[in-house]
Amino acid sequence: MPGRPKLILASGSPRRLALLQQAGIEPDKLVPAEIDETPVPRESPRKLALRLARDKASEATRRIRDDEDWQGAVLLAADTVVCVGRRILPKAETVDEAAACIRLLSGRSHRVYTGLCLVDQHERTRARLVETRVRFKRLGRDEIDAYLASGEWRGKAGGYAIQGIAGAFVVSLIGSYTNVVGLPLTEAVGLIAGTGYPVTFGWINQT
Ligand SMILES: Cc1cn([C@H]2C[C@H](O)[C@@H](COP(=O)(O)OP(=O)(O)OP(=O)(O)O)O2)c(=O)[nH]c1=O
Repeated sequence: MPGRPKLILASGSPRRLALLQQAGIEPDKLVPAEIDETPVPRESPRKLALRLARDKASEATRRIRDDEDWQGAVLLAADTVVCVGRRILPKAETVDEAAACIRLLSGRSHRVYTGLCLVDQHERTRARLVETRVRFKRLGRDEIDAYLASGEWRGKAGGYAIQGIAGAFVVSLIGSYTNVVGLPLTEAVGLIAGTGYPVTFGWINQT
């Protein structure tokens, strides 16, 4: 469409890209941000998710600012944090981390926060925080072992992916499902639409 702003997704997450595409929005460019995601001492999960979304947005903007792709573009970044109370669960990279997460989540409620940060054509930023409450059934040892063997937890906040096998662990969910997968679509599409980007354009003739 002529004249529409370009959309840059500051993410290397295939889930975030797939969610945007599901909503009929095709980013023009992917610029994954590389930042330190370590929480600062006593940082709350909400503050962490928002801070990391802002950090990802500013790091990606800094890298792309001198490219011609940045002219008239808008950029979106996100960060997802899973927590039990104030305890922040890691993005599981080892089976031991994933095992600790899954054992903790078994039979309990937890919260998932995604921070969103949008940088518009004038380099103004807008941020949102979205919360979802998820309850897991109590998991047996065999289920936990089989889940760990599946490897689906790798690179996922809280050591699980609701869009896979772990969807069968969820007894209840209050709030946005897409938030748990990594990009709350209502809020992300709203932020993008607020820049003048024609979000409904991609809906025409979608099957
Ligand atoms: C809880 C949960 C998380 N996740 C994923 C979403 C995110 O990709 C990841 C959380 O890590 P993030 O640091 O939010 O994102 P990322 O490093 O994967 O990608 P990028 O920073 O480049 O955008 O966990 C799921 O896919 N399903 C789930 O159910």
